[in-house]
Amino acid sequence: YGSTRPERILAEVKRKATRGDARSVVDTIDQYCRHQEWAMNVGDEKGTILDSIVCEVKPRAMLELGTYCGYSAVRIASLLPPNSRLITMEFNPVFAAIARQVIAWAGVEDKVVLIEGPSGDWIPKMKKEFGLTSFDLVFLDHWKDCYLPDTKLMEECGLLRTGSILVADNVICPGAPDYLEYVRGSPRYESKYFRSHLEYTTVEDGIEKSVFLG
Ligand SMILES: O=C(NCCNC(=O)c1cc(-c2ccc(F)cc2)cc(O)c1O)c1cc(O)ncn1
Ligand SMILES: [Mg+2]
Repeated sequence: YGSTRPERILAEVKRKATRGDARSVVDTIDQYCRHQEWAMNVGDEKGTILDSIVCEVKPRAMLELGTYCGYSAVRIASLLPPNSRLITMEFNPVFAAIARQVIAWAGVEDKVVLIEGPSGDWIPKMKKEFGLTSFDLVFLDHWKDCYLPDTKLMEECGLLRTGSILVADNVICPGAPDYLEYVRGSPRYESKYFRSHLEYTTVEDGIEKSVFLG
């Protein structure tokens, strides 16, 4: 039996990263995925753009859709102010099991809540489940054809307030054309594109930052 890519990434983190040191976990994953085997983490280049937005917004309540191995959850959590919480949602139980261990190794488990299941089921329950009013910042990095329906669902469920910010990965590659058209065309959003590259490659990709205007 072979191991899975997420299992190999976790093994590399346990072998090379310093327990409790979020930066070393991030750097270890970037090194491995750049030089050993590619994986769909937001990566170092787009990660720097995400870092700057997290530091600018200083979110008290943040949501990530699409945890994968926990790379961006660790990256984000290491920048969150005290008493802030990142809720990260993963559909795939195999990914979620690995992400929990990566998050624990990085020592950020007290800032991260990982929930498993389909985003469409969870979004309508979040206010009640987590005593939330709204999210200050949402990072969309899950299935690209779910970006738009999940954004509309968050609007309908009152999870976005005036000034809430959506940050979407992969708007060029693999692409989320319907989402882009929506946030760029809607008077309810102020959108900005940050040109970059697909993680660990020279292929064009980018991040779209969209402010909800209410
Ligand atoms: O969310 C789930 N997958 C990850 C979504 N993310 C992506 O698909 C993704 C893909 C790419 C990508 C880019 C170029 C290429 F050639 C191949 C893949 C890059 C990225 O940066 C992503 O974020 C998922 C999985 C599953 O089995 N069940 C429920 N949900
Ligand atoms: Mg991505």
